[in-house]
Amino acid sequence: MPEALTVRRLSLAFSGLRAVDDLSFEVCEGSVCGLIGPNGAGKTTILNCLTRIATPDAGAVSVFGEDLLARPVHALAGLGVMRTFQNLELFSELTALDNVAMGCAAGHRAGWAAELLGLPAARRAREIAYARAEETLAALGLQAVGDRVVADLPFGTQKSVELARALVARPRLLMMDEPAAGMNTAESAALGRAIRDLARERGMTILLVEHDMGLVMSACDRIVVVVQGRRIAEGTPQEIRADRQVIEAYLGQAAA
Ligand SMILES: Nc1ncnc2c1ncn2[C@@H]1O[C@H](COP(=O)(O)OP(=O)(O)OP(=O)(O)O)[C@@H](O)[C@H]1O
Repeated sequence: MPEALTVRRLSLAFSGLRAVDDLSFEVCEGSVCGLIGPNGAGKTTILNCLTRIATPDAGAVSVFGEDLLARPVHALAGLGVMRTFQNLELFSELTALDNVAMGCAAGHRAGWAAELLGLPAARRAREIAYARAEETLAALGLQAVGDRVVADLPFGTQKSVELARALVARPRLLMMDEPAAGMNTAESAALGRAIRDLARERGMTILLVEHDMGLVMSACDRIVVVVQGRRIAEGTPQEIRADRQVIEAYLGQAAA
């Protein structure tokens, strides 16, 4: 499979602290890649570099053959790149359906002027956005919560709504930052199945940052392990589970 994401010699320091240190890895199209490591290893900073929230000091990133760092932040959606956040970035006073519909690119296509004037094109775009939002919620088993205000939902369900909002834009590359945090075992297992299905059935490429090792080991095709911003191992879940350095640096404590 061709590479969906290629990271080459990426580095970023915060006042001397090397949060990302000469990091290279690649993710094949249609696969699920886990990015794991202890607290403070640099995982979120890596995602921030890959989504243009942070600017690396050095290195190159290409997404589907395009030089990502040469693109403005607002061009990421056009490249098919979406991200979910460790701390929820939902509008908590709006319903789940409203939040998901907002993630739909089709909803913005009519433009703000048409929206303000209530033109038919804007109404049509809105209808498409809401129909897709309903479909996406249903695909994640969330149809029952569409009309609920997000603030009233359990945290694990809010995380799934955030995933739905990313999926409604139909990304080709989805980066997820700790999607299972706050989920119970059943929710996390369902999330693992959903992630696998997205890759297998829709050909989506997924980069998964997660501490839930059950989810990582069951959902990922390959795993990259970072410690202090550096890659210490890369391989299949079986290889990573058996890697002495990974066990010493991370899995020992993750399993504890
Ligand atoms: N904006 C910032 N300014 C200064 N230091 C930062 C900043 N963001 C992150 N760091 C530091 O960079 C290092 C990597 O942090 P990061 O949040 O990327 O780790 P992480 O692997 O995502 O951790 P966790 O698993 O706890 O979420 C940490 O030492 C952190 O304190």
